[in-house]
Amino acid sequence: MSVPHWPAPVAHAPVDATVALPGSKSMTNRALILAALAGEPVRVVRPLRSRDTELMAGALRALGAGVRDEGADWHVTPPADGALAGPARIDVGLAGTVMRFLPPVAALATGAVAIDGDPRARERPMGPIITALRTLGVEIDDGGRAALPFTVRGRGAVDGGAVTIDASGSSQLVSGLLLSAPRFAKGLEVRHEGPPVPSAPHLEMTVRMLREAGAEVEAGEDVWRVGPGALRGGERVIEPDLSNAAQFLGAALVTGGRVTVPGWPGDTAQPGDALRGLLAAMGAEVTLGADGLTVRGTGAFRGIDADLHEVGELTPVLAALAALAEGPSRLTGIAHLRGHETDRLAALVTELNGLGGDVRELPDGLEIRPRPLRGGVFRTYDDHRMVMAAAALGLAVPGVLVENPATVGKTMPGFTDLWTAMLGAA
Ligand SMILES: O=C(O)C1=C[C@@H](OP(=O)(O)O)[C@@H](O)[C@H](O)C1
Ligand SMILES: C=C(OP(=O)(O)O)C(=O)O
Repeated sequence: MSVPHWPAPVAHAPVDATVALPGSKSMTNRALILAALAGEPVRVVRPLRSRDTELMAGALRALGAGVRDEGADWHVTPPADGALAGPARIDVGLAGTVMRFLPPVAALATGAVAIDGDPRARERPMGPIITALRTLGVEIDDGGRAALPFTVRGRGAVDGGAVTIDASGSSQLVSGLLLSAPRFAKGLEVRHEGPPVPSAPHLEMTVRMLREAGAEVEAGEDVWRVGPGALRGGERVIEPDLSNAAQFLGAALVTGGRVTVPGWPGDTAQPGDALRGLLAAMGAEVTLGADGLTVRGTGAFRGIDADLHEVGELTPVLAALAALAEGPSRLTGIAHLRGHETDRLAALVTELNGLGGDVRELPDGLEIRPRPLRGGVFRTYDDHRMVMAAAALGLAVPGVLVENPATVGKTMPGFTDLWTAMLGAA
């Protein structure tokens, strides 16, 4: 059955809104893994409820952890004596966090754990984590593909030790190994060798959340060490998803209005925090105060030259904003986005140019020259952030029809309602 396109609403006046955002995908899925591996129950406070996090909860339940609703929170009970067990079939959907964080957990379980996902999941980089787990003595049947689908045949324990991997394709390859490492008998040293690892804040998030759960972690230049030891229970409070704030805050810039996101943390490892500097560079007035982060349009709307290597997931929305700005932009350091939910560089070039834009793909990014855009269908390639990017464009371009808007449910099922409510407040 074909789903109708979503006509992205035009802003007929400057937005003036306060938008409370759901929890961070990256923090929720880390908290769930660390809780399932802990020695005591954990309450995950204000988790994100979305496709990616429900898939993670389902995967951990399939291995014997209890994950149950307690109001808006999740109460996680690790299996008795930490004894995770298959056999199980795990669906990772298109979630990078599930496909990279779950296999090391499966290695700690007993029995065959078959892991697969959406067709595109089979194309996302997985080889380095499969090789690393094998180096640590874990048996994996991947039919020689070095990709999904594969089966992990865990023995209930992993010795641990040292591995070297090339994580230039995704920081999640390192995070996945580190998150399970406290349960490895000897802990783990992970060393990266290769072109630079992207998404440094996400690695910092992994280190911080491991420490918060009681793990001993040392982080150096391209080397991380996690000591063996029990992870503790208690409460893990999830921050609002700051990357998912991009299009809402961007709306203030596009319309010359004001948007406040309450609960913006003063000290965070989320890459979305970089929006403060990036939107200011594009001309917004940005203030962080007790009521949250407020972005105001000032009338200036400049293009930017930005290296987004550390904050790649902000690219689709920033590219949409750049297409509406007064001057050209260069977004670089993001070659690895070709391995995301879709090839994001190709998708952005195709869809922005399809509306009359002038976007050129660079070896490691995008060059965007603003031009008057026209309405038309904006394809989203099963990529939640393409829906968010299209919504930002639609503020200023009448007739943007967003294909398969439900795909935004990967990280934000309530997106179109929140978006409409923000505009309704204008
Ligand atoms: O660890 C995480 O939670 C994430 C790391 C990043 O992945 P890459 O390093 O593959 O870009 C980011 O893009 C993704 O949305 C979430
Ligand atoms: C790259 C992203 O997701 P994933 O966790 O699937 O890698 C993203 O959310 O932009």
